[in-house]
Amino acid sequence: MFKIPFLDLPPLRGAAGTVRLPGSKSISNRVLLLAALSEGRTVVRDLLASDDTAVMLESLRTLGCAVWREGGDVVIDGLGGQLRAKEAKLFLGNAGTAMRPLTAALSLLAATQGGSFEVSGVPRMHERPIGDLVDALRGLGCEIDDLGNAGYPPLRLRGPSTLALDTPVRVRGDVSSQFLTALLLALPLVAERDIRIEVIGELISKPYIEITLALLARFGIQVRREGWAAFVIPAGSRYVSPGEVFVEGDASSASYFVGLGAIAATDVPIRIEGVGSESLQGDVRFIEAAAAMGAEVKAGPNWLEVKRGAWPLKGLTLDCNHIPDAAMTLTVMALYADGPTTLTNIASWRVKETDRIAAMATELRKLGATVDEGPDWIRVQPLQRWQAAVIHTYDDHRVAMCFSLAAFNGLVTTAAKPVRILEPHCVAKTFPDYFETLFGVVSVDVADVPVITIDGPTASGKGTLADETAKLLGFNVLDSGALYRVTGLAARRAGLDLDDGDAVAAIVPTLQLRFADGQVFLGQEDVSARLRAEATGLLASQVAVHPQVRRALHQLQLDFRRLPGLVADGRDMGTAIFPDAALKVFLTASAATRAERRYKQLISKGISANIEGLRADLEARDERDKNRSTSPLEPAQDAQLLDNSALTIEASVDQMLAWWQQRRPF
Ligand SMILES: Nc1ncnc2c1ncn2[C@@H]1O[C@H](COP(=O)(O)OP(=O)(O)O)[C@@H](O)[C@H]1O
Ligand SMILES: Nc1ccn([C@H]2C[C@H](O)[C@@H](COP(=O)(O)OP(=O)(O)O)O2)c(=O)n1
Repeated sequence: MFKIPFLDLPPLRGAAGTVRLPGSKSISNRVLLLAALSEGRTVVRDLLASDDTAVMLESLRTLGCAVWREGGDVVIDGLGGQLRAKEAKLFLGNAGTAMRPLTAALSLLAATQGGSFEVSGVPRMHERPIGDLVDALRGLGCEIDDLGNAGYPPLRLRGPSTLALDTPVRVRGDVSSQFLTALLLALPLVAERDIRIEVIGELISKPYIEITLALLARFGIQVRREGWAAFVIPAGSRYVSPGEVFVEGDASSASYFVGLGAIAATDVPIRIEGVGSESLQGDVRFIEAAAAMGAEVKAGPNWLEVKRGAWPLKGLTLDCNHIPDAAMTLTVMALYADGPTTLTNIASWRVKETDRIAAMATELRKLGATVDEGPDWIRVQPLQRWQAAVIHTYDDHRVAMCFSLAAFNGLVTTAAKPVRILEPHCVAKTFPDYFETLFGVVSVDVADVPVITIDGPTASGKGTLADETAKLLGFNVLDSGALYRVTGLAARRAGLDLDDGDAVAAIVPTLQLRFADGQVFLGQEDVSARLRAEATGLLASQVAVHPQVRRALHQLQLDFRRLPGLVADGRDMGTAIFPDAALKVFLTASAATRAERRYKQLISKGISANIEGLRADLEARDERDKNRSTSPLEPAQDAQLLDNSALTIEASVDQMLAWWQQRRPF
């Protein structure tokens, strides 16, 4: 996951390949609750690992449910409808799929078994209405206290109290279908007689109710229904664990890759594994909308393949009641269409993680788009004159994921623009590795992938500055010195004459190098510590003088230029390897300062050192690096000079980021 303040997406040019979707959020949280209410053990496979499932799991533990992991599975020993904890405070983040059903289940359990439970969330959760559900539960006889604004969390659910189950439970269906889902999931707890639920108003998001009914059936509860107007939970209903449940891939998450295929898979399709024609989730019908916009879609039982069909895409007008979450993706696809796209019946967008109609309209306009909106609709015009934009994401995973598709603007304009996504970690709600997955199936012009170079003498702080800068930008790191160090080490081990450039260069293609989690492996051996030794630095400096060796390592270094960007440190990053780098920094510090830093660094690692010896070594190394004929150590003409002798690491990083920001079009 990119846990950084912003992620810059360079212009993306194409897409192909296979993605495996994380589990569905809606199914995951329903299954967890049903497993917890059931008798017996349930093994949940392919559960979504995300913020919203984490709060549900934590709540179930707090309520006394035994929950543990076995490999990739989550195992739950259900409560069998019996409360083990009678008092608890549950923090549910921004997870509507946890807040609504837990409110219903705990209200009923408190009423029948006694207890007091507080449910709360993040500030936005306290702005998301729950009054219709609370009213329905109070109508049944549940005791619910508003702890904040009436009709919104936080709430206290307490009991015992007497339930009146002989009259139908009435709930509004036109604000959120989650209220009905919550009642359907919870009322079997108290179904000593038939319980009838009547829906007031037009039920929205009906496919989510289908998921609820299908999962209830998996857990032994056969709800009888009268169309979408009334549902009856039969007397004597009991949750029974099915033993094992597989969670489907998230169909709403599929929409970004369906959109991706429609926009950018011109040759090989994007294959999406985890959802397909047999999916329970209504959002799988997003493929019909995408096809109407021109996508070529093939579907198997649990896979989809999507390619570009019509181009530009075709604008459309669509009632999106059946695909409320996935439909957001259409608003960004609409930018690539031949005419306006109008989405209607989307009032529920206004009470989601954020007011999604307002959010999408505001952010689309930042790209230059013309957007109109009403209480329950949005209209987006195709975009010709794209602007580089900073996209605010409102702590809403879907906003972040949708706008990644704006990075393909180079397919419709000559001057392609990057897109900045603020707080990209908000995708953790449903798809923590969304951007990594996206980067795995898109293509770029390598020249569009931004590079920052940091060159300078030994112990000036290049590695430290490169790592810190890369961490803040989410970029990859190239420690080019490590390549020379490995080469020097391998040449020495092979008994080569280090002055024989041809012989040393010849071993480069045979090196089995692997970089993983900041470690360097040569074959099976972790050589990281060995590489950092001063003696290896001297070997590196010796082999680095040979043009043959430098040529042999050239492509290896270029290969590090991958999405979303690269920070490269060394001696010739800005002059020879990445001459087109957007920011080049030449980092220096006085010899005395550098010797002292290296000394402290070695001592702190328990390696004995002598400061005069270190200074002599580093000055010798500086001499050789500066005076060699190929790619000597020198600042690139367009490099920023930074002498950090008197600067802290933080101050140096701040200076880097300030220079970087000056070079960005935002
Ligand atoms: N600006 C700075 N101020 C103080 N110490 C620094 C600074 N930059 C780096 N250091 C320290 O100096 C040592 C050498 O830095 P390093 O990044 O390994 O240098 P290089 O990669 O240039 O050889 C490290 O222990 C690091 O923490
Ligand atoms: N791009 C590079 C990187 C390193 N080298 C050579 C020259 C250096 O003395 C050695 C070791 O580099 P490295 O960056 O690991 O060394 P320091 O951390 O600065 O001590 O490799 C080079 O010639 N070109």
